[in-house]
Amino acid sequence: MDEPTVRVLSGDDYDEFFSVFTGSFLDDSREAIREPWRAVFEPANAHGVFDGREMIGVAAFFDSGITLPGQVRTRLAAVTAVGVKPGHRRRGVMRMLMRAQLHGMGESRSHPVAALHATEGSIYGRFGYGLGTSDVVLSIPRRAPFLRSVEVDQRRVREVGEQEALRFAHDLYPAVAARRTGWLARGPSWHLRVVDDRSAPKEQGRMRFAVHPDGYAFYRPEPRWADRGPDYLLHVQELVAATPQAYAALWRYLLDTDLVGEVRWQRAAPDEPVVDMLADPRQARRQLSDGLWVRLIHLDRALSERRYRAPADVVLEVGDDFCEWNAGRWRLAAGADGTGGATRTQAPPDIRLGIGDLAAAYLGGTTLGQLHRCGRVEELNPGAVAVASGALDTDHAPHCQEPF
Ligand SMILES: CC(=O)SCCNC(=O)CCNC(=O)[C@H](O)C(C)(C)COP(=O)(O)OP(=O)(O)OC[C@H]1O[C@@H](n2cnc3c(N)ncnc32)[C@H](O)[C@@H]1OP(=O)(O)O
Repeated sequence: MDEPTVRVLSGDDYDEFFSVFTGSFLDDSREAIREPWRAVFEPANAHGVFDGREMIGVAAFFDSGITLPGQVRTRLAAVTAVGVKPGHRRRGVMRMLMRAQLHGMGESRSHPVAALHATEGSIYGRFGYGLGTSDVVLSIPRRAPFLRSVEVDQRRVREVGEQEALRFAHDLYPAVAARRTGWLARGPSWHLRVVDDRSAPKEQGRMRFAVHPDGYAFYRPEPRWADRGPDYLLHVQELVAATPQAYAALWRYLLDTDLVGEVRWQRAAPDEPVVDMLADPRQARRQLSDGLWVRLIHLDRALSERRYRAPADVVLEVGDDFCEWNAGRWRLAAGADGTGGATRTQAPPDIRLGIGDLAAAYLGGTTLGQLHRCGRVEELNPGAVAVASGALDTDHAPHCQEPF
């Protein structure tokens, strides 16, 4: 066999790209999204690896934005559709794709940051990704009461059709997303990822759209019957609220829906406020899992784009084998006004860490202190980790509820 080759794709490659992608996931239901995705395919952001003329591996990203600590936004490469045909695996095809993709972004300086949702937690660390946010599978039983002190906006929650819901979400989402670290900017294809039913699990009904004047919830019911009566599972897909009172109203609406036994949100935030609204917080079951994996493409650019919670002046010695332009010593300096960034230095290092560890701390979801305690981050100057950790910390858990 000749050595495989890698190249950027063109529009004509779409069908083969899609077949390799869905084939690698062993998920035939995705065939249903072949046509809608054709219109939003960005070939210039997709790579394929070829064995002769046969496409054997793919990786893509779409151009997006993400809210960073300090309520600022940066450009994000939202990486998706990474797959290698069964039969061609463990021969370095994905490594070729990751190199082409990350080095392409590095050379063009197009995106300071990339992020993805991983199928398996052990894949992406070797490419310099760090676990930047966590998701929680949150389950709350029907009618679970709130504390009396919780203010619920009494204006009505209405069920509306998809088109009205999409228009409403389109108007409301940006202002809320701008305040929430980890939330994505939305381009024209967002509804395909968030509300398209075509590849939803068969046991779930179609998407429903509940709208309040200051928020909305998209959900799917799963009919279930138990000995004592209805015990439906209500799956939340997305919940967005501009005020705490609207948030409470939407949760009350979901929890009080007739026939429902349990409301479950597969991708809730680790610090979801509804848990603290409950009269008995033990009623909420929470299972933690990994959320966004984050990659700093150019660490100096990425670090200058976010804001900092406390002043800092520390020298980091960063290891990065995969995007070697990031490797070396950087002075991370942040001022009392929250601005900051990293510049090259020859000064002795205070902290030694890998690029993936810095990426994990970038959105504030993982602290450098945590990574120090487990032995991944080395403190060369006593107290330096606490200073850097305090600067990178955020006041709410970063989170991304959007699938991509
Ligand atoms: C954002 C997303 O789309 S996430 C989706 C990822 N895709 C999938 O899970 C679909 C099913 N799986 C696949 O298509 C393939 O197995 C892939 C894409 C995960 C890996 O492709 P391969 O070509 O086999 O990977 P490749 O041979 O380049 O391996 C690169 C490294 O990753 C490691 N690796 C590859 N797959 C896995 C895995 N599933 N779990 C753990 N490590 C893995 C390899 O051991 C290798 O490690 P090394 O460099 O330290 O020796």
